[in-house]
Amino acid sequence: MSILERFPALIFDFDGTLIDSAPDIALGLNRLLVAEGRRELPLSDVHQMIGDGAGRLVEQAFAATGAALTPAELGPMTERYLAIYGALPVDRSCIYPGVVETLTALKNAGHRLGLCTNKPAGISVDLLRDLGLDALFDAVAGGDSVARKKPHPDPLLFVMERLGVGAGGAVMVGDNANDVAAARGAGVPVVAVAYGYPRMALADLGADIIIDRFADLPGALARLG
Ligand SMILES: O=C(O)COP(=O)(O)O
Ligand SMILES: [Mg+2]
Repeated sequence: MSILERFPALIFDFDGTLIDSAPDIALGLNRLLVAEGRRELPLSDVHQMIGDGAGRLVEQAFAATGAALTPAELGPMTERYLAIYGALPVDRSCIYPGVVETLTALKNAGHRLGLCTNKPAGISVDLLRDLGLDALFDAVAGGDSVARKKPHPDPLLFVMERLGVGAGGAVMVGDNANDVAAARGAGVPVVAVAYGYPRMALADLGADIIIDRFADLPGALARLG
C-alpha cells in the first residue's frame, strides 16, 4: 500500500510545527502586559506558555508577572490580547525550514492537508493567508471551532470529518503533548517535530516517531505505514 493510500489525510498543528510564531506572540503579550503596568516577559518564558490556547497563554503570562487574573477578567483580557496579536504584521513569524516544499510535495502527491491548532480559527486562517500557505489546506480547526480544544480529540475529529477520513486514514503532526493526546484520543498515529515548543523532554511526549526536520516527514510516514 502506498503512503497516499495508507494516509490520505495529513493533519498539522500550527505554532511550533509549521511556524515559529513565538516572536509575534511575545510581542503581542508584552504590549498588553506593559499597557497593564506589568513587566515584559522574555521569549524563552513565552515558549513555555504556547500550545494551550489564547486564554491559558494570557493567564500564564500575567501569573508570571505576579498578577492573578480573576475568571471575570480573563475573558476580556484574552480578547484584548487577540486584538493586538491579530493586528500585528506577520513579519516576525517564520515558516520553519522545509515546510513549504514538503507540504507542496505531499499535496501534489494527492494528500489532503488539514490544520488543527489551539489558536482561534479566524486568526489561523488569516495567518495561513498572510504566510501564503492557505491554498495548501483543505480544512482548519481552531481552538474555538468546537467546544473542547486539544488535548481533547474533538478538533482533530472535526478536521478528519471535513477531510473525509476515519482514524485509519490520518496522521497528526505536532510539537507538544496536546497534539499527542488529541491524536491518541482520535485513534490516529502521531509524528512529533523536535524543534517546536514541547515544554517537556521530547521522549516523554509519547509520539510514534520524532523528526528533527520537517523535510523528514515523508520518510516518517513511510516508517509508520
Ligand atoms: O496555543 C495556541 O494558541 C496555539 O498552539 P498550537 O498551534 O500549537 O495548537
Ligand atoms: Mg504547537
